[in-house]
Order: sequence, then structure tokens, then C-alpha cells
Amino acid sequence: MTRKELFKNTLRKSVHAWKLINELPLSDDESLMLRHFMDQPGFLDLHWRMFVPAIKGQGTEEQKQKWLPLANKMQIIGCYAQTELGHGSNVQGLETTATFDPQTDQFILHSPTQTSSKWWPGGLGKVSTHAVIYARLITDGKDHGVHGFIVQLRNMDDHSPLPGITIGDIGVKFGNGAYNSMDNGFLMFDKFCIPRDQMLMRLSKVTREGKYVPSDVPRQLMYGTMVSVRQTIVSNASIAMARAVCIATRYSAVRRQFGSQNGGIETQVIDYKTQQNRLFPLLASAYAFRFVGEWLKWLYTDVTQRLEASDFATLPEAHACTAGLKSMTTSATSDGIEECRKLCGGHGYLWCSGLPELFAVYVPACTYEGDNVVLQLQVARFLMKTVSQLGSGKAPAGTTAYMGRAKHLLQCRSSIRKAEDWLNPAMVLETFEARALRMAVSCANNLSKFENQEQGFSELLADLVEAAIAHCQLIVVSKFIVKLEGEIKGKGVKNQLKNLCYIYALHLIHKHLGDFLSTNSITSEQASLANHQLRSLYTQVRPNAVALVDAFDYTDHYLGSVLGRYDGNVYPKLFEEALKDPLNDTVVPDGYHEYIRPLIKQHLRSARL
Ligand SMILES: CCCCCCC/C=C/C(=O)SCCNC(=O)CCNC(=O)[C@H](O)C(C)(C)COP(=O)(O)OP(=O)(O)OC[C@H]1O[C@@H](n2cnc3c(N)ncnc32)[C@H](O)[C@@H]1OP(=O)(O)O
Ligand SMILES: Cc1cc2nc3c(=O)[nH]c(=O)nc-3n(C[C@H](O)[C@H](O)[C@H](O)COP(=O)(O)OP(=O)(O)OC[C@H]3O[C@@H](n4cnc5c(N)ncnc54)[C@H](O)[C@@H]3O)c2cc1C
Repeated sequence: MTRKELFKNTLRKSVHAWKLINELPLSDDESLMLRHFMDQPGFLDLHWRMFVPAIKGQGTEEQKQKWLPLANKMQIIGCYAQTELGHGSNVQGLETTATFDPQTDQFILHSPTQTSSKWWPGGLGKVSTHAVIYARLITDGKDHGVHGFIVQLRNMDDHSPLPGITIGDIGVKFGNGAYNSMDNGFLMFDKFCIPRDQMLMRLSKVTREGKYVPSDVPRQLMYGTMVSVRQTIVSNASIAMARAVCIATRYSAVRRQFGSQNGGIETQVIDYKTQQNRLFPLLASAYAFRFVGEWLKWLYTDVTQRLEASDFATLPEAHACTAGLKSMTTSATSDGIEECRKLCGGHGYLWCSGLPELFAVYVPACTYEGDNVVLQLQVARFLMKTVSQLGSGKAPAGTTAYMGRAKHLLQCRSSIRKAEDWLNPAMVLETFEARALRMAVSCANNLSKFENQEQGFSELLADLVEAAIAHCQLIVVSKFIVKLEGEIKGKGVKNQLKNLCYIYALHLIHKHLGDFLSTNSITSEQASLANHQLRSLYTQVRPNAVALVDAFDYTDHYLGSVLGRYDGNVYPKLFEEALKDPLNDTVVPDGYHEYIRPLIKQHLRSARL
């Protein structure tokens, strides 16, 4: 399809999804799932995933009563317009202004520079009638920083942009992926006026007289929508990783290459240790991210309930965990999808393998909802603050509770003596805790050598990111272990999940061996024992690998992959797909007579000469 056809087809599907949601007796979760699956990525997704939550989180009761009924019936279609051409990561650097005019009791929205143009918001370019806009609030000449406003963008009768608004699509994005069905847009305001009651005023407000009343709660609650999406992105990482691993595992069981004895059958590539070493950690990651995603959803729900009771105690933890786990799981999943493509050899590069499309649609997850490095630096800031408070009498809690055992963890030596010890949850956990703590403390010690802490932080950014990642990997490993200790139906299932848990943990030790050795968390001999155990775990997982991906229960339609078909009937279907290609409509291609024939003829002529 051309981009316009792709876009229009997505509109058709989104409206169809909405019709189904209204007609079918669905639970909230089911309708959210339907909205997500039928429209990923699409404007419907962001209306529900960002526009509506922003109003719920930052609107007053009156504003919610006015706008949510319209949004819930989709009588208005909204997007989340925060990022600008010149600023995305640095939200406090946004340039769009919202200047209060007491004469008219209005805000004047303006894009003072080209870099202040809104740029990227999904659904902004062509579909949305409204947006939650983030702009610098200015009253009486004073800049109060970035705040949220609900703004109508288009005429509700003919969809034309309102006067004072220039709006459009930012153009084709990465690859040929479905993200090109999404109208990520640009928007400029030219002294565009909105009523004062369209500033989202649950946190801060402006009175009729133009007096700014700052929030009496942490200003970062304005970021709540981003935090909620980051939380869902972690579970989405598991889904995307599982899709890629399902395709690569099933194909690795089908594909045979080399190894035939006396003309016998060739070896399944899934039996090569290199294939297992690349594939099974990704299989383990799909399960690991699912379990940490379940836990993160609990954490987010818990902090949301606490916030409603004005309890902000766990807000920093929730921010650090959503930021860090979103960053870590999306980076791992993007790399994992690409690895799955390579695990499928040449056929993995075919569009019909489903992997190029999955990669093209998935990789922006490393950037949207927060650049992954910028988010890990938020985690690093949280860790440095926690380390600085050690010994203050305030015991670290939650995911940093291990730091409360700093005295032990800083000097302990791993008691791993044999390969089987690497199946001991307490020993594995302590290894990850020691590595994470020692990296964080090392950063804090190096930071303390700088007179200017901000300068020191800037100098140590790379180390700080690595310490943040170590902390996040500890969280994932610990939540997998907790899951195993919980109720899991079926002894066989539990055994398989246990194998995957330790494959996940031990592959991380191998991958980040430098950290573990340089922090003396383990010795090289213990690392060798870990590798030995890892190979043994691969052997145990191998017989169940296909069953473990079948367990994701993805339909062939959803996987969209000839290589990942449930029936494994790959080769005939590859031909079937190939013959569908328009290039095969004729056996002699267009262009033969204009270009190929003259070339050959010219060659023949010169040959005769
Ligand atoms: C699921 C599939 C669908 C996906 C659809 C994708 C659609 C995409 C949508 C988007 O991309 S929307 C735009 C996303 N943009 C971002 O994520 C921007 C990233 N940047 C930021 O979040 C912030 O700029 C920042 C990096 C957190 C910095 O913010 P700020 O300058 O205001 O704060 P700091 O000075 O760094 O920190 C001050 C203080 O505040 C704490 N804090 C920061 N953010 C939060 C938060 N979200 N929640 C709670 N607390 C927060 C921070 O930890 C500091 O605390 P202290 O250290 O002072 O205690
Ligand atoms: C597909 C897609 C959909 C999107 N949808 C939306 C949407 O619906 N609404 C919306 O508002 N936005 C949206 N965005 C924008 C997105 O949120 C931003 O692109 C994202 O937050 C990253 O910001 P940036 O582009 O400014 O990156 P930058 O911050 O400019 O990143 C560029 C590089 O600079 C580095 N960097 C930046 N700051 C620091 C620092 N302090 N220390 C170290 N390194 C640093 C980064 O790590 C990165 O390597 C979308 C983006 C994409 C790709």
C-alpha cells in the first residue's frame, strides 16, 4: 500500500475496532486489549493511552466531567502533544508559550520559534481534533514552567485546522513498518487563544485575576501519563520479544543445515550450541519481562492509590522503576528481535518472516516515552541519592532494600563452589546485589571527588548508566525468582520456568562478566562454573523449547510469519508468498524491452564485430 492507503486502512481498522468495542460485551481490559491489537500503532492507541489519562491525571473534577464523556464516546479524538522539534527529552526546555491575558480571561498559545513547533506526537498530523498540549505558562510576565492545556485543533464540522493553527504530518518513518500508518504530526500556534478553564488545573492553577497558584504536590505528577505508559511498555516488551522468539524457535526446529551422516537427515539448527546460546536467553527474557511487567503493574497501581491519598513516599521508586525497566527491556527487546532475524538466516530477511516488520514497528520504543539513556540517568540519580543516604538511619526500601546490607555486600565473597550452586536462588541474588551495589558505590565514591556534583555527574554519565542497568537487571532477576517461589500450577511448568530463570540470570553474568569480575562479585573460576551450568540448562530446555513458545499461544495471523507457522510448513509457504509478489505477475519483467534487451543486443552486436 502507499502511505495514504496504509493510513486510510488504519482509520478503517480503528473505526471497526471501536464499533466492536461498543457492540461486544467486553470488560475494560478486553476492550483495551482490542483497542491495542486492532490499532497498533494507531491514533486510537494514543487517544486512549495518553490523551484520556492526561485529562484524568491532570484535570480538575469539572474538567474531567466536561471532557471525559466526549473522549469516552470518541466525540473528540485526542493526542498527547509534548515533544517539540527542538526538545523531547528535556521537557523543562519546551518553548511553546501559553500567556494568560486577564483582559479576555484566555491563554494565548504561541510557537515563538521553529524549534518550538510540536513535532512527533502520534495522531496529531491528520486525525486528532484535540490535544493535550504542554507549554510554558506565563502570567504577568513570569514564566512558571511547563504545564498542560487541552486544546481544540480542528473545526468539528469539516476537520479543517482552526485559525492560528498550522498542522500536518512529519513524513515517512523508519522502514516500511506499520508505524507509517500513524500520523505523527507537527503543530505551530500563531497567537491561538483558549479559555482559561482549558489549562489542566488539578496540580497548579491560574485564578481569574491571573494569579498563579503553584501545585502543593510534587510538580512531577504532571509527568504521570508518561510514567503510566512506561509501565505498560515493559509488558509490551515481553509480547514483542515473545513474538520474535516464537518465530525464531519454531523455524530453528524446522531448519536443517549440515551434519548429515552418510546421506542421512541434516541437523536441526536448534541443536547447535551457538543457536541455543543466542536463542534461549531471549526465550528466557520474554518470560522474565512478562513477570517483571506483572510486578511493575502492581507497583504502578499501588503508587497511584497512594497518590490519591496524597502519599508520595513511593513516587521516586515508581519513577525509577518505570524509567529503568522501560529502558532496559526495550533495548534488550529491540536487540533481541534483530538477533531473531539473524537466527533465521536469509529467510529472516524476507518481509514474510514477520521479523523486519516487527523490528521496524518495535525499535522506536527505545526512544518514545523517554530516550533510554536519559531514563537510565534518572535511575542513576535515584541510586546516587539512595547511596548518599546510607548510614543516615533511613533504611532504603523497595527495590533498593539490598543497599541496606551494604556492609555485607561490599565485602562478601561468593560461596559458589560447584556449577549446581548457580541454581541456588540466594547465591544468584547475592551475586547480582553485590555487583549492583558495588557499581553504585563506586560511582558515588568517584562523584564525591568532584567539588561540583553536577559536573561530576556529567563526567561519570557512562558509568552511572551502567550502574543503573545493573540495578534494573537485579530487579528482573529477583522478580523472576519471586515468581518461582509463588504459585505456579504444574510441576513440569515450574521446572521449565526455573530453567529459564537461571538461563536469564547466568546469561547476564556472561554478557556483563566485566562488571562481575571488576567488582569482585565473582571470580573467573566461578564465572566458568556459571558457563558450564548455562550449557547444561540449554540442554534441559531444548526438548521443551517449541512447547515454551507455543505456550505464548499466538495465532499464525498475529505472528504474521511464514517462518513461525504453527504447522512448520515453511518451504511451500515461502514459495506461495513469493509468487504473490507483483514482480511475479509476468515472467518477463517490465523494463526488459527498454533496458535489458538493448543491453544484450548491444553485447551481441559488439561480439559480431
Ligand atoms: C505501549 C505502546 C504505546 C507507546 C506509544 C508511544 C507514544 C509516545 C509518546 C511519547 O513519547 S510522549 C513524550 C515522552 N517524553 C519523555 O518521556 C520525555 C523524557 N523526559 C522526562 O521525563 C523529563 O524531562 C526528565 C528527564 C525526567 C527530567 O525532568 P525534569 O527536568 O523535570 O526533572 P529532573 O530535574 O531531572 O528531576 C527533578 C526531580 O523530579 C524527579 N522526577 C523526574 N521525573 C519524574 C517522574 N516522571 N515521576 C516522579 N518523579 C520524577 C526526579 O527523580 C528528581 O527527583 P529528585 O532527584 O530531585 O528527588
Ligand atoms: C515513534 C515515535 C512516537 C512518538 N510519539 C510521541 C507522542 O505521541 N507525543 C510526544 O510528545 N512525543 C512523542 N515522541 C517523541 C519522543 O518522546 C522523543 O523523541 C523522546 O522523548 C526522545 O527525545 P528527543 O527526540 O529529544 O531525543 P534527544 O534527547 O535529542 O536524544 C538524542 C541523543 O541525545 C542523548 N541525550 C539527550 N539528553 C542527554 C543527557 N542529559 N545526557 C546524556 N545524553 C543525552 C540521548 O541519549 C540520545 O542519544 C515520539 C517519538 C517517536 C520516535
